[in-house]
Amino acid sequence: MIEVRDLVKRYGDRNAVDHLSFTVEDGQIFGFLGPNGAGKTTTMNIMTGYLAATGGQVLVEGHDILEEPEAAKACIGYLPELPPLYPDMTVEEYLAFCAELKRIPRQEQEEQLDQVLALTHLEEMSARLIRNLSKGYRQRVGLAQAILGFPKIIILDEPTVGLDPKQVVEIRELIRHLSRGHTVIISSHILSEIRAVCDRVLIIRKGRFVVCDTPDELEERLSAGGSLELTAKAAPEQAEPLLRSVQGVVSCTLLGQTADSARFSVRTEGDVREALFFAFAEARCPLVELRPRMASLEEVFLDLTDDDDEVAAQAAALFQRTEEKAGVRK
Ligand SMILES: Nc1ncnc2c1ncn2[C@@H]1O[C@H](COP(=O)(O)OP(=O)(O)OP(=O)(O)O)[C@@H](O)[C@H]1O
Repeated sequence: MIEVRDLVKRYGDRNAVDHLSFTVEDGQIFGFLGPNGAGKTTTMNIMTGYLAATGGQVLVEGHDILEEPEAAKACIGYLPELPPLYPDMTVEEYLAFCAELKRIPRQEQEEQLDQVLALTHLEEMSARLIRNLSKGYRQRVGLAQAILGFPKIIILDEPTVGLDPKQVVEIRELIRHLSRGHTVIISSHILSEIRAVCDRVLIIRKGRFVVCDTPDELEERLSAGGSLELTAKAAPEQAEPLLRSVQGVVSCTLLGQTADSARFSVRTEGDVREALFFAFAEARCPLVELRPRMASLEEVFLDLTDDDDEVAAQAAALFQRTEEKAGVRK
């Protein structure tokens, strides 16, 4: 288990991580999701003891990463965003070197190397120089060193960045396989990536906690907040202020337009269909289509992590209310 408590990392007057708290339970595949610059790498570097925090605490299996770094680090295998590979070593030489660094007992090293090479499907590449490997294979070497020693917790920072679709699928399968005996934490700025493999998702924005739940729960709770799709016989410039004037409309996005109509996706709080009907009728803009729709997790994520503080705050407030209504505990 990893517990992150009130973590802060400040660079100058800027908080890269801003009072972040969360817990990763044993056996989970835990997704750490946020747009570029949200603070994922910084948090992971602190969790793995590569970077000191400005404030807060990280407990790895009960060991404080600052006070008992050796005990804490022994529980973790880490694949950083840019794994420090040595291009002039062969795969096997590099992994043997990592096994030494990890102080794996000599008599266990050979067997572990074989196991790790098999798990990452690197057996045929073991005698190759790392410099001659493709990006996908290099990533596997990075993964192999993270797995060596079979630590309880494996942390992977953007493990599929730069890989082709086939390699992405292979790495995902490997992550699923690993999760059978380990806790896996993966960071990504791509929602579909996280959704495909994770049991639980933490969304962060500007270094702060936004939400944490299962992907299905996130989707369900958000869709309960209400979302509509509507088409009005009006120009977008006329329809948008009308939409925004209706109480309960949280946000709206233009989906498309023709010569005489505009189609919007509208996020709402509560049922606003009647109010919309009358607002558009009074303005003599016929509503030609109005239907509820489920918010996709992608939309939820984009709204919650929008660069505009107001949009993100509105989405978070809506989420909070939905959460209260559903009686969901954090
Ligand atoms: N050494 C540093 N000095 C100053 N600012 C930094 C440093 N490292 C990171 N930052 C800033 O801290 C914030 C968080 O960066 P971080 O790399 O943790 O984000 P991220 O979520 O991992 O983003 P990405 O997906 O792009 O890797 C960013 O605004 C970044 O510019």
